[in-house]
Formats: sequence, structure tokens, C-alpha cells
Amino acid sequence: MAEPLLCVANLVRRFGGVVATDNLSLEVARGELHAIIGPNGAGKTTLISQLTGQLLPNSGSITFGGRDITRLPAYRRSALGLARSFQITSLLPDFTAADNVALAAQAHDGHSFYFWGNARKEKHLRETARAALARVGLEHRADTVVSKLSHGEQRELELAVALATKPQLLLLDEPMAGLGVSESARMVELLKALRREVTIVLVEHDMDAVFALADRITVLVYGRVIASDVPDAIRVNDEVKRAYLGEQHAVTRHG
Ligand SMILES: Nc1ncnc2c1ncn2[C@@H]1O[C@H](COP(=O)(O)OP(=O)(O)OP(=O)(O)O)[C@@H](O)[C@H]1O
Repeated sequence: MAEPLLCVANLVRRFGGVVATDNLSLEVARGELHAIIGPNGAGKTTLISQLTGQLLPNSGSITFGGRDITRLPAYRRSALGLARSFQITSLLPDFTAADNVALAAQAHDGHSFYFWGNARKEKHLRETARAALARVGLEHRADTVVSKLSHGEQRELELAVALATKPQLLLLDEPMAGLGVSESARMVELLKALRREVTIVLVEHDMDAVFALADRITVLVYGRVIASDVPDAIRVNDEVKRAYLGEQHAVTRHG
């Protein structure tokens, strides 16, 4: 089997007496969309924060592209091709959609905001921004300021901002949160297209979206992996059904 893009081994993270990540091991293959699900407080966001470097584990290791990144600061991980979107991204509300993406591309190139005046005119940044906006279907909103975009469009823009850094692995933390039915459907279609281009780890409570998108699903409960398998196996896994996919979480089948 090819070497996984991401390998998490025996990761532990405690907050006082709470073990938010409990000896967690996980592999993400190149090209897959790997969903992470679990009840509130299962440790999903804590795991993502350790993958990006916002939070350091107490023990265990994280390997990305064959390299041990466990103690690497967030900006170095970003330079290696790890990008996070949602829940933490702050768009600049008075800037246009294109400016927001160009800024992200510029920051990733290693320049400071100080040079933004020049960067705004820089052709390759403009082109990177246009290309990223086109990938999320927002090219027609390039010159619109963020505060005038709908909530769903802002979510799509956040995705474009992450894509502008040309990630190898995209970490998405609840991209459907707060979206209406039609906006969610658009986001699912968008992620279906993107998954062909970039490896994705998706944390999401919307089970319809998860089962429509995932190649594999890892289920966390109290910081522990209780199952990691293809969607059809997760759907019928008794422990998963007991712990999470109970009656209140009706799981529908998507073609
Ligand atoms: N900064 C923190 N300080 C103390 N405890 C924390 C902190 N962050 C998370 N926790 C605890 O760690 C556990 C896991 O939380 P986490 O937010 O990672 O879960 P989650 O699966 O993302 O939940 P949700 O689905 O509600 O977003 C919870 O018990 C939470 O209270």
C-alpha cells in the first residue's frame, strides 16, 4: 500500500482531567476524502487543531508526507501544504472576495501585509485569486466586498482562501454549519468536485453530507477511535450505531 499522506500515531491531548484525544491513531491516504464524526465533545476539533499545529499533543506523533510534523509550528505546516478552513478563518469584511484570496496567497508566499499595496497589483496573485474563486464558483463575485456576500458565499470564499495556498491536505471543520438546505447542497457539490483535486479531512455533523462525500469515515467517542472504515461498513457497525448513529441521527442512503 502507498504511504499515507497523513499518519497520526497514539496521539494524546489532555485538558486537566479531560482526555480530549485518547491514544488516537489514524491514517489518511492520498486522494481520499476522510470524514471524522462523533458526538459533541468527542474531540474532533481538538484533533484538527493538533493537525494544524494550533495545539500541541502531550504525546504521540503526526507524520505528513513522510515527515514528522508533531512539533512543527502552524506556519511551517501550512508551507508544507496543510490548510484549514472554517471555524477559525476570519475573512476581512471590507475587502473584496478577490482581495481576500490574494492576501492569503501572498501570506503563503511568505510576504507580510505591509506590502499589500504592491501585491494588489501583482499579476500572479490576481491570477491565483481568480483561479481559486473560479474553483468555488465565485468568479462573478470577485469584486464584491465580503460584507455584501451571503453566508453561503462567505463559506465558499473561505474555501477559496484555503485553496489559494495550494494545499496537499485540506482540513475542513464543519463546512455545513449554519448553512440552509440549498446552500448545503451547493457545498456538497463543491466538495465533490474538489475531492478529485486535493486530499480532504472533513469534520462534519451533517450525516447526509458525510455519507454522500466520504471515502472513509473515522468515528470518535471520548477522544478514542471506535471505528474507521468505508461508509457502508460504518452505517451497519453496531458500536457506531449505539454511540452515535442512533435513532435521532437518521442516516439516509445517497446514490
Ligand atoms: N481549551 C480547552 N480547555 C479545556 N477543555 C477543552 C478545551 N478544548 C476542548 N476541551 C474539551 O475537550 C473535549 C473535546 O472537545 P472538542 O471541542 O475537541 O470536541 P468536538 O468533537 O469538536 O465537539 P463539537 O462536535 O461539539 O464541536 C471536550 O470535553 C471539551 O470540553
